[in-house]
Amino acid sequence: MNSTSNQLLVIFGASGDLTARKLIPALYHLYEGGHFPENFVVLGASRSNMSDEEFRKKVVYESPYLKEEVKTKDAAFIKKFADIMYYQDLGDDYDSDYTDLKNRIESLDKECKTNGSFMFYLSTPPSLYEPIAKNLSDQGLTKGSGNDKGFRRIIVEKPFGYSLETAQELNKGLQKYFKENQIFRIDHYLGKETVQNLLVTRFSNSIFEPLWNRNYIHHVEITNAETVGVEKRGGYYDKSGALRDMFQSHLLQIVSLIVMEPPINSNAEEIRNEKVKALKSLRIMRSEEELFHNTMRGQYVASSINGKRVKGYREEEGVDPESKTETYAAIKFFVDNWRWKDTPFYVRTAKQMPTKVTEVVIHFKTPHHQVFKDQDINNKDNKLIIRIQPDEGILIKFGVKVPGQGFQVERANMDFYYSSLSDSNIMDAYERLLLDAMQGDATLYARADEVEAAWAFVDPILEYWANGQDVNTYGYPAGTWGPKDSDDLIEDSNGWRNPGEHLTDESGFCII
Ligand SMILES: NC(=O)C1=CN([C@@H]2O[C@H](COP(=O)(O)OP(=O)(O)OC[C@H]3O[C@@H](n4cnc5c(N)ncnc54)[C@H](OP(=O)(O)O)[C@@H]3O)[C@@H](O)[C@H]2O)C=CC1
Ligand SMILES: O=C1O[C@H](COP(=O)(O)O)[C@@H](O)[C@H](O)[C@H]1O
Repeated sequence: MNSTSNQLLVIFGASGDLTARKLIPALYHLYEGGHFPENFVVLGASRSNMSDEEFRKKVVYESPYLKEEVKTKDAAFIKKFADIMYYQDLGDDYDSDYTDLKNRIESLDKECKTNGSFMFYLSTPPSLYEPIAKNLSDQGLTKGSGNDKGFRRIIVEKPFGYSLETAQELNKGLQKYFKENQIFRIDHYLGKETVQNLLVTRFSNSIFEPLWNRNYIHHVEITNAETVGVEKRGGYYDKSGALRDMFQSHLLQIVSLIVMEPPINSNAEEIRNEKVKALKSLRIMRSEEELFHNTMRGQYVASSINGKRVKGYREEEGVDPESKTETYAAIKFFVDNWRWKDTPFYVRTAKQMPTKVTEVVIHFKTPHHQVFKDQDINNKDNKLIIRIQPDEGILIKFGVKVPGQGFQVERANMDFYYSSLSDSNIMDAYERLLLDAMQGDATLYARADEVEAAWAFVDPILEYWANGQDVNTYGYPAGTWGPKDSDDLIEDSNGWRNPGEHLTDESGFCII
């Protein structure tokens, strides 16, 4: 296990939602699990005016996200955690003089013996990433000694860019002030235990890898479904949409782990080299015809679930009432390499679906000679289903004989649940990622070229959806499995695998 050296974590945007909802609870759980080094300090920084005590109150004592912990744990234990939190007001904007911040960092470093090791977490609007990096550099805060005593690292939140061009600009902007090995680009899906398990399932077993190619796999299907709508993030989401928000980042990361070749070893660079190669081998769709046949976007419309009216996307706060932004995106694509040639990949992501689920389904080819004639033709292929969330686990579907005369074949399940492991305490993604960054391990962070390769694939789809001819946005009632026509995209007689029930009786067909 890696060790965590003494350090000071500066969180920019410390008055915001992500800090309170994800970062501080993740830090609390690391503290509770005994993962902090001897000396560890958190310095929150943003424009809001707060004292250290007010910051502690906001993110610990009165935080709705640590309510249970504060209520049930020993008060001295909570105080010890809260006491590592400090706060620095940045003045009117993030572009002003950082001398006060620098002085505060240096005095805390001295007082708390954090060895000149600083990690900067940028939990602000993305437009501030580069200005903050520049200001840190102007104050001489970006160059440490490079080793455990005196490192400098920067973590940046998503979204990383809005297109290939903006992602490239952002990479260049950050790399002016930090070396690539100091930059940690968060993709919280990589922090999920079951996403990491894709690597272990593939590369620690000899039973899957020989079959993991075009000769045995018919197609690959990935679903990411959420039951929530855009909640309070309508303003951000309407400019982003499902393709930028989920597909470009989280889903293409999952794709890269399915597609990649075995790395030489489990070092960050070796794994990331293979992931980049995988992303670069996705066939970029360029013609309108390809884009028309292989992509589909949809938007949830008002419906009624259990007698309760659910808002349509265009009624959400911050959303343009005539918005065409997709809350559903489904893409079919191919991977141009030796392993995957002509094997279709189908990936979809959506909000306001009947159930929350993220899963990868590997559909194996049917046996080339049918010995048992009365095998149900719709259900004869083997499937490997990797459940990323919830009910994390792996399910294999295979044929067994129905007891009795003849050879009737039925599908049986071999089902593994993570929760059945004796030590099944799954770390939250932010917890895992923060701990890795604290230890300088970038394996689960996206590298510059990875992010750019993902944007290169997505850009033409975005361009087509924005300006192409005959591009429809299909409506689907909130609480259903997406536009009715979405099954036409997938060449499986059963359509998409919908692991749950439709919640409404409403039809999913309309063009909006
Ligand atoms: N919240 C979430 O669930 C997720 C968030 N993210 C990303 O994390 C980052 C932070 O998100 P989140 O905490 O939700 O955002 P918030 O708007 O809640 O917080 C951002 C913080 O940045 C500061 N800020 C500085 N300048 C501005 C500005 N011009 N406009 C708005 N805020 C400003 C604000 O603090 P002050 O005014 O005090 O300076 C605010 O507290 C974003 O990049 C977001 O995309 C990613 C995934 C999920
Ligand atoms: O990054 C994001 O992820 C969440 C979904 O995350 P999950 O861990 O709950 O699957 C999504 O709701 C949000 O729109 C997106 O920005």
